[in-house]
Amino acid sequence: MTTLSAEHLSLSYGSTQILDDINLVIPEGKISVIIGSNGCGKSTILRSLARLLTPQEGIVYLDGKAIHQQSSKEIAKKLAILPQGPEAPEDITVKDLCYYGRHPHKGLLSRQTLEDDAIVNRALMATKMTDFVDRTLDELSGGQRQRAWISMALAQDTDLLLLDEPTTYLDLAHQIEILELLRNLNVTHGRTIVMVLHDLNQAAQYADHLISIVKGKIFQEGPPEKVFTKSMIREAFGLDCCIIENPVDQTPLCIPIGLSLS
Ligand SMILES: Nc1ncnc2c1ncn2[C@@H]1O[C@H](COP(=O)(O)OP(=O)(O)OP(=O)(O)O)[C@@H](O)[C@H]1O
Repeated sequence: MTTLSAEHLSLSYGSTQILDDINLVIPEGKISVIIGSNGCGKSTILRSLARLLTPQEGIVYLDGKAIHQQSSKEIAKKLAILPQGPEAPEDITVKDLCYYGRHPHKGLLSRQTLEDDAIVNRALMATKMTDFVDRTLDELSGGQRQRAWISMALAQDTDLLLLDEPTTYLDLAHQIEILELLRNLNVTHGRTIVMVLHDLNQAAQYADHLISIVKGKIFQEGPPEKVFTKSMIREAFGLDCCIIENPVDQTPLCIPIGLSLS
């Protein structure tokens, strides 16, 4: 199991403070979901946890060791991240993109092994992308492209999976499919998952640990039953709502009433 935590992360762009003393311990083997309003710093936290960004202050620890003291390859064997709007050459095929996920596990001159093939196939099957392996990214719909990127992250075969809005571009059925896939990876394979989600009810349904961000600070964190409250949603989103029990799985369900006036 790979551990991930952050101590006293602060990050500013110019004079604008984006992260303000973030302290986090990601629960091992659980699904953590980061929620908060647009621009509150969710992606910045996720990118900092994966060392795609270096905060001016504070330290991220991956497996107990400062992440900035680890090589990119060392990090990529333990942690995969799907950032928002990932980029790759448009003419790369789905299959090549997926094999790219195997790179951290390979030596400079080593070839693809049967194990690589099996892991890539498993990733493509999990995301239902097997029919698209020879298509290039620019020949895919937004949702298919998103699933291709998720396949690549899965092919990296890491204990930790960080995903920034993985359900973007997906219709509701495909959103549920991806969330169920991630839950399955978590439950069956013990993967630790940290994701940013905009759909609050999906966040409450899929999170073991919910992290609510307000203006670059952790406002509240804990199990959804504790954190997912009217007052948290008013504070974090400026939204008045009712919270009822989801009749399907008894998780808290937010029914928006309107923008909060206070
Ligand atoms: N490179 C940059 N230079 C200056 N400001 C930036 C830069 N990147 C992000 N920001 C600002 O930092 C703040 C936090 O951005 P971030 O992407 O972390 O927010 P977010 O909570 O993920 O938002 P969203 O829900 O809209 O995706 C925003 O105000 C954004 O404009």
